[in-house]
Amino acid sequence: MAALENRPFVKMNGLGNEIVVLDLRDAPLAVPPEEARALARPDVLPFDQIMALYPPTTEGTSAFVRIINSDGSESGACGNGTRCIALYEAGRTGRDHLLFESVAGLLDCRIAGAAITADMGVPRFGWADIPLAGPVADTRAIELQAGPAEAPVLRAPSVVNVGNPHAIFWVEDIDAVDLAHYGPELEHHPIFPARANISLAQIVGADHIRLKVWERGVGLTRACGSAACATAVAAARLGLTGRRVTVTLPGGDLVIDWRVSDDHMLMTGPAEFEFDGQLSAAMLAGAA
Ligand SMILES: N[C@H](CCC[C@H](N)C(=O)O)C(=O)O
Repeated sequence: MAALENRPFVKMNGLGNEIVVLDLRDAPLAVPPEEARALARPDVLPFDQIMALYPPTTEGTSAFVRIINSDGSESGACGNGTRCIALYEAGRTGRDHLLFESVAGLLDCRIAGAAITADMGVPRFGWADIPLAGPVADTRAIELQAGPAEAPVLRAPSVVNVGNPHAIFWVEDIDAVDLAHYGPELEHHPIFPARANISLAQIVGADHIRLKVWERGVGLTRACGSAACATAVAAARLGLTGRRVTVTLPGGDLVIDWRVSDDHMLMTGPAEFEFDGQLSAAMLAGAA
């Protein structure tokens, strides 16, 4: 019998980033990667991330969350999924201020009407924090390129870790580059020993960025909250924008505020319930 058989699930999304919430607090068990991959099949329960909730280990927090990509790998951060679990837990408890733990630290979430704000913590810029394969003095622009060697299409990305690794390539027009083409080789480039989420970013103005993301362990998604945070701080570090920006993704807008007082990244955007149900043997069958 599949480990997850008969477990209830809630399908949600954050700006079209497809999220499955598995509340495992009553009877915790690890999500087998092969069962995650089986569920993610297009005709079963396609998702970008599973947000699996476990019993809290710190007083005052609602749950310890583990984040699983559709390829079964684990991530330290998921901005859109964090807003989803905040809305889920608010629905259960009636509270509008929720705290979660994750491998990357504490996630403080506040709900104000349709706007959910998650404190995504402090970004890290050291080469070993990203991580990169070797020392790099300035992570605002690293030596990496894609496309023909003599005429690279993408070059000199900024890199940052916001609980997960991100590389951001600055381009004139995000629609003029085929991210699905370059995403896989960049995600798996040996310079990124833990792989990386790959973004194309277009500066629209000092307070506005357009963004497309090739997610590690997933592929192209409608939105990626952690990439929006990573891009906002990388743009501010380069002086391309201020510290508060609207990030427009294919699925919609997020507002990122890189707070001056403590360098925390506050991400504000919506989340949505879609439907719920129970995982069946058939959904988990053929797991490989
Ligand atoms: N969708 C997520 C990002 C998942 C990150 C994951 N693809 C990884 O780092 O492995 C977000 O909204 O932040």
